[in-house]
Amino acid sequence: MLKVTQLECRRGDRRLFTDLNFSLSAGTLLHVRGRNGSGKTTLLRTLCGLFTPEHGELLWRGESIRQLGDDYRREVLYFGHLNGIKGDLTGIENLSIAATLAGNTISQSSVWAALARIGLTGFEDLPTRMLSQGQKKRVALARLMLSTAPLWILDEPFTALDVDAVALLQTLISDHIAAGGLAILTTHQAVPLTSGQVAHLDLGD
Ligand SMILES: Nc1ncnc2c1ncn2[C@@H]1O[C@H](COP(=O)(O)OP(=O)(O)OP(=O)(O)O)[C@@H](O)[C@H]1O
Repeated sequence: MLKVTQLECRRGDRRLFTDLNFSLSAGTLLHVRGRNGSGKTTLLRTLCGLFTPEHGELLWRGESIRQLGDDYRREVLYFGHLNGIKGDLTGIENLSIAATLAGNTISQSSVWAALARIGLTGFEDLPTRMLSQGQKKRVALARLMLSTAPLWILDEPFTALDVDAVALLQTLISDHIAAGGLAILTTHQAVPLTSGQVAHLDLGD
């Protein structure tokens, strides 16, 4: 589904990686590993089409992601360091808007149910700036339950989560992979999956 060939990325004068090649089929989790500054976030942003590589080709279902443009972006759920949630909006509003922007039609009841499953019952109507760091992250993670995107790109999704939330996120990722989805993630924690294939990519030396 996703094929990367001869990928090279630079930041300023630094070449982060070069001649990176891999392909991922449906039902696979790719765990990108590497020390701080090795280029993991840069790679993930490149795979989303948010950062332009120096060299290389990125194919989604055999077509260039650049040419696919919005058709590709609709297939991707990106979870970056900043969580992508707006502090002035409630959890309900954040999730509803994120779904609309992704082109999904979702019911209000499914949004409430997602927040309940992620452990935020009673916090649905508060502006998210009033939530703790872990609770904000939970709001952002509830997007995974409402998304139909086949490709999840998750940058350090486990950070700031407590044990229960980590377990729930592992379940969500496992279910996504088992259903034939793809996930690419960075984490410094072990990521046991109950189903599907796990591949590893090591950046840096
Ligand atoms: N906007 C930027 N402008 C210039 N250099 C940048 C920029 N963003 C990142 N870099 C540099 O690119 C390198 C790789 O950064 P990146 O965030 O991709 O690493 P990472 O592997 O995700 O690190 P970490 O594990 O600390 O999150 C770093 O040396 C960083 O200083």
